[in-house]
Amino acid sequence: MGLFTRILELPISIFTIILNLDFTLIFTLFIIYSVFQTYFNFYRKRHERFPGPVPLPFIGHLYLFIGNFAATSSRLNEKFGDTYEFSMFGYRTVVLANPKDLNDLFSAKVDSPFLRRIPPFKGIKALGMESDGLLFNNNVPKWKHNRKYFSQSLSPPSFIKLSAIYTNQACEELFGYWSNLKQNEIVKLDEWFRSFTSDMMGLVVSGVKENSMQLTNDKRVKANSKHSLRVNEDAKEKNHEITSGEIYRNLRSEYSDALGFLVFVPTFLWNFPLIKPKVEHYKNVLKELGKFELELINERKITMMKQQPDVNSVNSNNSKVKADFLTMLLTSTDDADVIKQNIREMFGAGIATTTSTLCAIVHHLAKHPEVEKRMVDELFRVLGSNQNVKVEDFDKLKFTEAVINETIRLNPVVPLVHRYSTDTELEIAGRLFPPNTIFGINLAHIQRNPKYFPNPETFDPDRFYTENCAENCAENCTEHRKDQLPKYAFSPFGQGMRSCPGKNFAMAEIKTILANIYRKYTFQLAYPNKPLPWRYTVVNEIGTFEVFVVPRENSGCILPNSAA
Ligand code: HEM
Repeated sequence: MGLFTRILELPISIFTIILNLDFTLIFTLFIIYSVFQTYFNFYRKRHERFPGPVPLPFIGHLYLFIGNFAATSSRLNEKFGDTYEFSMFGYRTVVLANPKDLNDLFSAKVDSPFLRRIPPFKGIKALGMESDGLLFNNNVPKWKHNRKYFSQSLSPPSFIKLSAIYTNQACEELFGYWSNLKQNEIVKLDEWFRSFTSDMMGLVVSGVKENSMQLTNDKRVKANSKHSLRVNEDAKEKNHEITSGEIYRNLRSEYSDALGFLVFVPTFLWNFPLIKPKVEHYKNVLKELGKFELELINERKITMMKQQPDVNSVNSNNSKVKADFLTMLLTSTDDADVIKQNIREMFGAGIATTTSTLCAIVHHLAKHPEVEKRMVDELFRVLGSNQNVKVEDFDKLKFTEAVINETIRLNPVVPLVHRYSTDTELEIAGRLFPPNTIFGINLAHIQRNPKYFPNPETFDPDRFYTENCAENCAENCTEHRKDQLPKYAFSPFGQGMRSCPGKNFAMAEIKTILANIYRKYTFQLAYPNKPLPWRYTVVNEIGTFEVFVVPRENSGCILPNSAA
């Protein structure tokens, strides 16, 4: 099957690269391929021991794009039922959408056969991710080792406190820039939130100041300035000395591009004329990034040797070593490879997910002012007008939490999660599967299933809000729906051993940002009829999201000068 599948996948792969995710085209290709479905029935014969629905034809490298598109719009599981099949990179891939079938896949047992996510594709090997870090690590003992350090480093109270402080500080910086927004200026909120999270993660992970917000602001000022002033801005840009934080950010951003490129472009194309230079470039990026990270680790080791880290120190101006993620990792291991990959993944997994979720929340709240009012009332009630958000406040912001949950129900940034096993005779959903089958779990579809979420397309945070419920409230109380949900019906962070280790951190961070921002500002959609610009990639990511940033009246705080 290998060569034949590869040949069939080739034109689609090339189209994907050239047209860079043109979804109309991808969908058309998908339909054309579906026409060939009968022709490819031979595939089923090859798996007679494992009968199942006729697999969809060889979508190959496009699977993730189409899969995510389908998952988000819930179409394929609607059409094909709770289970349908693909071939992905030549691997049999089954997509499931019934929570009842997920017990084994989402098992929390340390010896579960489903501790791997996807097979060791060559692109992942080239990035050194197949036996390092977490996301794509297939070496189970090494993954367990890394995961322990990753989770341990995120949990100490001093780290959580420090993250809240850095998030509050980043909000202050953001408000400084926003105080100069012009009235009726259209603001690309996705860019602001991306640079905000990047700066904030830079500090939280390794104390490196990245200046992303500063650069976003410079770009905005330049775009808004008259021609004569733009010359000054150009000169300023030319003379700007690039900081190490900026170099680090650029390398990381190229690393994410490398991830997309090397994983999705089949290895046999890597030596083709137009592709080879790009592959070489990305390999170089990997080397440079590794060097940078090693320097960062060594510098910190030296500082820690001179000065014992004060893991209780949360004062970011304090001269002692900060309790950031790097310090936390170094206090538990000195394996540089483990540390390097863990900090890479903290950035890789933490920026796009949070940015996209924040934009989706703003979108829903702008469309539902009554919900926004309830959330803002709660923020003022719990926090007052000026108070910074503290760790102790997180649990009190129940309605805000319900708003976040309802948003990630409707717009999960990871709509499909995967499990893969090399074991034989796997029984899932009452059927036997061969080893090396990939199982996709269609979270997006499950989370829009009317069986579990009545009127699933409606944005209704009350599904997750239990605060007003009396202790013995009626059985049909809509506010206890979350507790009544079947196991795994709501899993935006995945479940089991391989679920998201950043869940608590992400929730705390998003709450802190919402609490700071919504007490000072409200947002109006620049184009209210436009749907949320959701880009369908490995994870769903927000595209250009334009809004008006409106200072909130009666916020009790000093309002920014909107006319400046
Ligand atoms: C709204 C924010 C986020 C969402 C919705 C989200 C969701 C997810 C999901 C669905 C998975 C796959 C889980 C599975 O396969 O069962 C995952 C994995 C992961 N996430 Fe998150 N995530 C978010 C933020 C973060 C943050 C902030 C971090 C870092 C602190 C992070 C780090 C990771 C890592 C390292 C993995 C791989 C875990 C492993 O393979 O062992 N995530 N995330």
